[in-house]
Amino acid sequence: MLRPRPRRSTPTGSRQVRFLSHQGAVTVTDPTDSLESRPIRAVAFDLDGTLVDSVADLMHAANLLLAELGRPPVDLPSVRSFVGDGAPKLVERVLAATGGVPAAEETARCLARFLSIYEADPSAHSQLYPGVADTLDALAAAGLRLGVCTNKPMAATLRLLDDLGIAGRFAAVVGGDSYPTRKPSPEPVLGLLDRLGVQPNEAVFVGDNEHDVAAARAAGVARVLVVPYGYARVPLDTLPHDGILDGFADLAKRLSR
Ligand SMILES: O=C(O)COP(=O)(O)O
Ligand SMILES: [Mg+2]
Repeated sequence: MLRPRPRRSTPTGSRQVRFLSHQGAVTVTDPTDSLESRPIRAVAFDLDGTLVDSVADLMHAANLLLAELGRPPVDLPSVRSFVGDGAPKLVERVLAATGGVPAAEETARCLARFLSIYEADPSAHSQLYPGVADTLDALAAAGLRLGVCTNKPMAATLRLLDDLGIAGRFAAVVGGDSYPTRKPSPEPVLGLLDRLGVQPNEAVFVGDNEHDVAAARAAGVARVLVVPYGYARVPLDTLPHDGILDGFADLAKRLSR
C-alpha cells in the first residue's frame, strides 16, 4: 500500500488522500493538509543528477569537441554546473568557459558536433545512482506509472536509458526537444503526464535541481521531491519542494508504509 507525506506550507486541517496499489485505492487520512482527496497513479523523474550520474560522459563529449576546436578542456565540476538547461545551453557554457561563444552559425555547428559525439556513446562513464533500478521496480510493482522528463535531447536520452537497462521501466519519456519549451516550463511535465494518462494532482515528481521544482510546481503535481546528490546549483532547502530524499531508495519508503 502507498501513502503520501504531508505537503509543506499547506494549511492545517485534515484530508483524505488516496493512493492506488495492487490492492486498489488506499485512503489515508493526512491530518496536516486540507486539500481534496487524490489518488497517486504516477511518478515522473528527472534524468541527469536524479536517475543517472551522467556528467563524465558529457564532459568527455565536450572535451572531444574542444580538442577539435583547439581549445582547452573543461573539468568535471565545471560541466556539472553547466548541466540542467539542455544541450544548447551546455555547449554555450562550455564555449564561454574556453575562449568565448562564437557567432550563432559556428555555435550551432558546435552543438551539432557535440550531440553527434555524445549520442554515439552517452553511457561509457555514466551510472545509475544507488537504489535506482530496485526502486523503479518496486514502484512499478506497486502499480504506479513511471515516466522521465529531462532537458536532455530525446535521442541521447533513449540511448542512455537503454544502455543502462532501465528504458523498459518507463511508460513515457519526454526530452528537451519534445516540446517548444523545457523545464522550468511546466509544458514538458504536463506533456509527460498526459502521455502517462494521469492528471497533475495524481503524480509525484522527483528531481535534482531548481528547474525540476519550478516546472513540477507550475504543472501542479501533488508532490515534488528532490534527491540530495544531484546537480542543483542552489541550496536544496531554498527550493519550494515537499521533501529531500535521504537517497533514491528512500522514495519507496516515503511512498509506502
Ligand atoms: O540539461 C540536460 O541536458 C539534462 O538535464 P536534466 O535531465 O537534469 O533535465
Ligand atoms: Mg537533473
